[in-house]
Amino acid sequence: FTNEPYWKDATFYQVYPASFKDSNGDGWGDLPGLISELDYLSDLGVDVIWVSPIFDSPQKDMGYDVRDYQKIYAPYGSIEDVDILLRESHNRGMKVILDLVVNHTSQEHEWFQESRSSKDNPKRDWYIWKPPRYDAEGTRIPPTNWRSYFAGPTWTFDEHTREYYLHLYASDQPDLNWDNASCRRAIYDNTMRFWLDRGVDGFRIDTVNKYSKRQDFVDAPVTDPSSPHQSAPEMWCNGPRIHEFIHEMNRDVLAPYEAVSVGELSNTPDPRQVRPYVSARAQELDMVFEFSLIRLGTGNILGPKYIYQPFPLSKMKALTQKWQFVDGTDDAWTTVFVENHDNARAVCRFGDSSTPELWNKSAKTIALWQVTLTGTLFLYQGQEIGMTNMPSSWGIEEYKDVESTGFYEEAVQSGDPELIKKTLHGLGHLARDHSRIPFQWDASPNAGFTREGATPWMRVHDEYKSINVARQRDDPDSILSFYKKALTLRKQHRDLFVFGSFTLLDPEDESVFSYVKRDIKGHTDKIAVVTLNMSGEQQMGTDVASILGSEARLVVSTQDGSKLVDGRPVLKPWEGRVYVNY
Ligand SMILES: O=C(CO[C@H]1O[C@H](CO)[C@@H](O)[C@H](O)[C@H]1O)[C@@H](O)[C@H](O)[C@H](O)CO
Repeated sequence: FTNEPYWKDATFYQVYPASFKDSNGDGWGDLPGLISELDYLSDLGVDVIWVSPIFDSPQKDMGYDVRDYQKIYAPYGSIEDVDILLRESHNRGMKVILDLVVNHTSQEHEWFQESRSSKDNPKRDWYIWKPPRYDAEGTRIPPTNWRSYFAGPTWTFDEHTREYYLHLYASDQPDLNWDNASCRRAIYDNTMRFWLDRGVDGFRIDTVNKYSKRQDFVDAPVTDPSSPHQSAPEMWCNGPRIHEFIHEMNRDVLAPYEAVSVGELSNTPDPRQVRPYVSARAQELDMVFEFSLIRLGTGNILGPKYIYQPFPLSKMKALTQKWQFVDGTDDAWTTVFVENHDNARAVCRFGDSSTPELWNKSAKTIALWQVTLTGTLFLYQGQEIGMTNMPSSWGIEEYKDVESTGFYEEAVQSGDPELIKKTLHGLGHLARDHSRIPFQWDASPNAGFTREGATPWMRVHDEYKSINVARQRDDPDSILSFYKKALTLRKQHRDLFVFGSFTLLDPEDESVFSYVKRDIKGHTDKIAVVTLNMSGEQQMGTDVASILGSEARLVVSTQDGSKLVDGRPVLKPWEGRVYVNY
C-alpha cells in the first residue's frame, strides 16, 4: 500500500479547542493547552490533528463565524502559538489541518461591513443581497420562504440599504457569493494560501457542497404548513457550479500545496452524488463526511431536527453498508466517523451507557466497529475515553449552542407544550452541546480541563471523577487502552480494515452486527469476519467457520472471549470479535 497517500490509513483526531485544555485559567480551552497534550495524542496513535475554528470571531457559532481569517481568537492564543503547534506536531510525526469556513463569514468581517455599506460598494456582490417582496397586505416579506439550519428564515433585512442578505445558518453568518470570481480569489489567497504558507497540512472544509446556490431564488414547496419557513436544501446543496468551484479550489490551491482536504457534505444521501466529489481523477476533494449514519435518531435537519426518533440496529447496519462504497470499481474514497462537534456522544446513541459495565463494553465494541471499516478514520476528542452526553438532569440553561437554543426558542414561541416537551427530550439525546463540554483529563477540580477555582465556559460533566484519562491510562481494561490497541490493530491489518471491501451479513438481525472484509487491493484471499453483539444479552455471532473454514484465527475480542459453538462465536453482552484466515 506504499503507493497510497498517507491520509488514507492515517488516524485523524478532531480537537474542539474551546473544550480540550485550558492553560491560563480563563475557563476556555486554548492552543498552549493543546500543545501541552501533544504527547497524549501521539501516544494514542494519532497521525493528523484537525483543529476546529481558532480564528478571530465573535463566537456566535463557536468560531464557525469568522471575523478575520488571519488572526487567532485571543482566548485561543496567538499566531505564534499556531507556529509552535505546527512545529511540535510535526516533530512528533503528526500533521495538522485547520477548519476552513468559507461558505459564510461573520457579519463583523470587514468584507461584509464593506458589502453592507452601500449597494454600489465593490464588495456588494461578495454576499447575496435581494430586494424585499410584499404580500397581499403590502407587508414586507423575505425574498424566499427558505428555512435556516438554525431555525427561522435564511434572510435578514438590512435597514441601511433596505435589502435582505442570505444566511443558511445564523443571521450572524452571511453567505459569501461564490459566483463572484474576485470573492473566490480572496478566499483562496486570504485564507487558504495564508495558512498553507505557514505549514498547515490541509483543511477540513465546512459546508463544502453549499457554495453554489441556484440563481432563480424561488420559493420552496410548502412541506410544513405550520411554518412560514420551508426546508429547501435543493436550492443550495450540490448547486449548478459546485464541482467547478471545488475543482478550481483544488487546481489553484490544494494540489499545488499537496494539502489534504476533507469536506463536510450534508443533505446528499445518495453515494452516486457523493462519488464525483471524492474520485481521485476528478481532482476535487480527497474525502468527505456524509451524515446519514451519525444523524440516526434526528429528524429532518431543516425541519423537526430535535424530535428524537428511535432506530433499529438494522438501519444502522444498512447505512454502514451504503457508505462503505469503496469496492475497487473506481478511485473514490470515504471517511469513517461516529462522533464530531455537531452530534451527541456515540456510546449514548449507538451503545449503552446505562451502567458503568455496559458503558465500558459498548464503547469498546463501537471502537472495534470503527477501526474495521474502510476509509479514513476520524476520532473526536473524548470518544477514546467514552465521554457521555450531559446528564438528563441538566436544564436547558446548560445548553449553549446557537442551534439548540434556536430550536428551543422556536418551540417556546409555538406555545405548544407538547412540542416544547418533545424538543427538550430530543435535545437531551441529540444536541451538539453534548460533545462540547470540557474534556475530562483527571479527577482534580474541573476535571483537569482548567485550574481549580476557574469557571469553565461549559459545565464539567458530573461523572468526571469516574470517566477521565488519568483513570484509564494505565488500566488494561479501559476504553482508552482498547482504543490504543484497536488503532494499532487497524494499521497491522490495514489491507482489510482500511482498504478492504465490505459485505454485510445477517442484515435483519437486530442484535448482532456482522460483516466480511476482503482484500480488494492485494487480490489475495485474505478475509476478515467482524461480528459485534450490539445488545445487552448473550448472542450467537455469525457463522465464522462457514466463511473462514478451519483457518479461522481470533484476532481480537473486546472482552477476551473466544468460545465458539459449531463455528459460531458465543458473544457476551456487547462483545465484539474479529476473525481472519491468515
Ligand atoms: O449543516 C451543517 C454544517 O455544519 C457545519 O457548519 C455549521 C455552520 O458553519 C456549523 O454550525 C457546524 O458546527 C459545522 O460543522 C450541519 O452539519 C450541522 O450539523 C448543523 O447541525 C445542521 O443541522
